[in-house]
Amino acid sequence: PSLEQYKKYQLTFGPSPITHFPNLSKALGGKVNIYAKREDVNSGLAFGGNKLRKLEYIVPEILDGGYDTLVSIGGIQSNQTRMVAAVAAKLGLGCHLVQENWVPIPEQESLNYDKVGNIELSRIMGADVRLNAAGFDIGIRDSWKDALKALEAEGKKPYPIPAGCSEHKYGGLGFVGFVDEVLQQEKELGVKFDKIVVCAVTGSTMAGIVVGFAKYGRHHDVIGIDASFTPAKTKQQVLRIARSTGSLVGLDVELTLDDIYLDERFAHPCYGIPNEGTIEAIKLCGSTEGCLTDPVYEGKSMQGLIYKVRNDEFEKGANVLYCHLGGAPVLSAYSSYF
Ligand SMILES: Cc1ncc(COP(=O)(O)O)c(CNC2(C(=O)O)CC2)c1O
Repeated sequence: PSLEQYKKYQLTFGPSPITHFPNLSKALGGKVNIYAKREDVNSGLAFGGNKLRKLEYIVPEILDGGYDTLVSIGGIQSNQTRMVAAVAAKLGLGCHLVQENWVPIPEQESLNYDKVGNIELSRIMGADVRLNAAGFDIGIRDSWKDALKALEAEGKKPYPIPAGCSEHKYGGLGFVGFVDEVLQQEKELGVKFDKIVVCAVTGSTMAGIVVGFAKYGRHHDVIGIDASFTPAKTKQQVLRIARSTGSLVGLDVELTLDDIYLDERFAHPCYGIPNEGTIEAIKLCGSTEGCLTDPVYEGKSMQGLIYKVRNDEFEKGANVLYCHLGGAPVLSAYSSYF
């Protein structure tokens, strides 16, 4: 089996660009060369992001199966649900979003947090947005299962898309293809990336990247930065998805937990709340490269990248590829931090 045998529905512009970050590299002492693969600008659908790349391998089953309503789940400011809303709009399907209380909303954000950013965009795109009091967990949720049952009771044919698309059987395929693009772009750029830095929460982004690089024996160069603050669960989920994705594409490498490197140092104080280093990282990347990252996900992986460079955790002169997975639309829900 190989990736090519799976049907794909184009939601992105095609290969996402890799941009060089010379100013950020210089600001960090010129010790490494930082590049970024830009899933944050990978599509014209609602500001893009990593979930669209995953959904490209999920949409064919939705269309072939005659489903009429997409059902997904996330926190109040989820990027996942925003991208599912955009895909539903584009495909002319209904959309029912369960948005749970995954983040302890800061007092100074409480008036705005469920009105701006991603949830505002989902409402504009016509999704039926349902707030739910349940707290954070990357696993399968009762609220989501109840929504599916209710829609079936109404005679709808709902299609379930789990958090981050990650527990979906095809959830890892998109990022196997991501690696094929990187290998092609290495040839075009004349650069070989020594390390790849990627944020992980529900895990299928990192899982797909590990599988893609494992085909070339380079999976130990993949560094996950945990943003879930439940790293043991995320690490297990990355491994489980990597193994199942590997079997879908005929990977002949037996992956173990030792093959999943997940850095737990930057997720504090909890999922969805930035720490001081996160805010500094967002400002440094923004002010040196005009590139925006967010306090929930990419700001923490950018923080991890910056910390590792400053502490000489990369070889001198290394080419480091930062995976920018999107997320900037959430910034308006965190204005008090800036
Ligand atoms: C911008 C951004 N960057 C990284 C990630 C982490 O990706 P994984 O969930 O595949 O590990 C998300 C996910 N977001 C979730 C969401 O509900 O938006 C699935 C958690 C993300 O949105």
